[in-house]
Amino acid sequence: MRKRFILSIAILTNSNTVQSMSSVNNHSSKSATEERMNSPPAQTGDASAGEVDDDVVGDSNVVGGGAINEKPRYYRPTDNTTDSGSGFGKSSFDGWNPSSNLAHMLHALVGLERYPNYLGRFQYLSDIELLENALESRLSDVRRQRSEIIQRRKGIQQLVKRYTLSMTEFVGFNDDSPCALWRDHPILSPPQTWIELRDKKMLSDHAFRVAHLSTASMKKARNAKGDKSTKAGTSMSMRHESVALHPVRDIIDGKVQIHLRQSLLEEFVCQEMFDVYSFPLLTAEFCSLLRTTLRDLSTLAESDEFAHLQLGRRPIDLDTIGLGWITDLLFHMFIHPISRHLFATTEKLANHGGAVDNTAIESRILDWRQGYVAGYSAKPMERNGAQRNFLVPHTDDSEVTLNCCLGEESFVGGDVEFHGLRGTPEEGMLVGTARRPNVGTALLHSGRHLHSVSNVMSGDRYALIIWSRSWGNLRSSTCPCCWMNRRQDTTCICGKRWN
Ligand SMILES: O=C(O)CCC(=O)C(=O)O
Ligand SMILES: [Fe+2]
Repeated sequence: MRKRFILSIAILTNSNTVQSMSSVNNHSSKSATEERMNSPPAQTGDASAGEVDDDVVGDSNVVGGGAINEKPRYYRPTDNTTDSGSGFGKSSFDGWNPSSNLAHMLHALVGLERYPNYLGRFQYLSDIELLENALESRLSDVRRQRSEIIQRRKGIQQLVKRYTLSMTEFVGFNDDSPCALWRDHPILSPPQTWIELRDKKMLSDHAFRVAHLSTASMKKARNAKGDKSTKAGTSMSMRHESVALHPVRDIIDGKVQIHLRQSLLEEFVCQEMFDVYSFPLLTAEFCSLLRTTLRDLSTLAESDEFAHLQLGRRPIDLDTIGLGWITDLLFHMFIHPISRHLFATTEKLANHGGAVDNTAIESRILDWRQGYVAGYSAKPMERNGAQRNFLVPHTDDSEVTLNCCLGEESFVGGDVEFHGLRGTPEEGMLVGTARRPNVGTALLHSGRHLHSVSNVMSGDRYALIIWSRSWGNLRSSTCPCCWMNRRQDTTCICGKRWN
């Protein structure tokens, strides 16, 4: 039975008591009452686990070997006998080596920020030179990646242009900007209005209704008031009302914020297990179109002209192929407004350490997004657009991740397994499994909830993944280490008291 949940309860759950397996298909999740017994997540001040890069995992014939970002990764709790760091005492007389030791580099950056004559304390000029070399090497990484990205994006745009021109259903375009690539496509062009969005049959009926009703009701309220709002009464209500007056294009562009109605959300979102929610987001037709398009692009990318781009050999980034509007729409319409409620406490997506207050609601808590499609197959080397057959346990570089099943209909395996939130006692333990959801159903979870994808045994599996971050809030007052371990104290070196 599908389980509804009460938003105010959902944000107070704790993984301590949710150890059972859960399935998206049969919705055998814990009841709201069981969840209510739980206390807030553990606050942690102590890192007890980490990701290390030195173990090659999986089949090395597969791009990435099951690893994320083509980088082998293996999650294991730290044990005292293993040196998971690198370089301490390796090259410098006094043990200082910022090139190979990330902690040294971070100390140096903080030192330079905090002390006027930080380097004056160093005994050896050669140690300062080591720092210079380390920083220069990072800078050259940045420059190299930047110019590679420029080249790659240009190449991919050429490829997409070739693809769209080859299609008969819609005519071409005149300018070269990424979003113009799909301008005349009946479905993959960005919608301007609610009617266009509805006619594309992109969102599930339920998702469209939740978003549209939320905004339409605001418009109605505005008309009923005869538009007599005074300046003093602004903030919340004015902002609410203004949303409905704007076309979908303004929402995609982030010019207005959507505030989903809580009563509609409670029917829409289902809690699958601790910290993992699901809702019917996209239609099967849209998923199929996206899948087929990406596979066609990957096939074209195998031709000699485009092979160097390796498109489809890595998860395909929607911005790069000119479909970033899909990411924007889902981010502004669903991820941001839903996350404000669900992750206010566990992910510190509210100000003042947890409570959802009005200030937090009004501020843009998540302000960055990246959307891509990951492809899996039992035989990834033989399938265009499939990169792997499984994915190792990892956390995402995101506050909140959306994972929407794009199908196909018939793959076997490929469950998403959750292994606990970082910084809680459950970290590293299997806390639940989201079995193959319906095509178009999205999971929403904390990026720092360890997760993996089990082996795809047969068929092809595609997932639309959107990572979202909070640069303006969470990440501006938390160092990467506190962030990674979800320490929710105010004494982090990047916190306000130090600035
Ligand atoms: O394919 C999936 O379901 C998960 C992918 C994922 O976790 C990731 O790309 O970070
Ligand atoms: Fe992930």
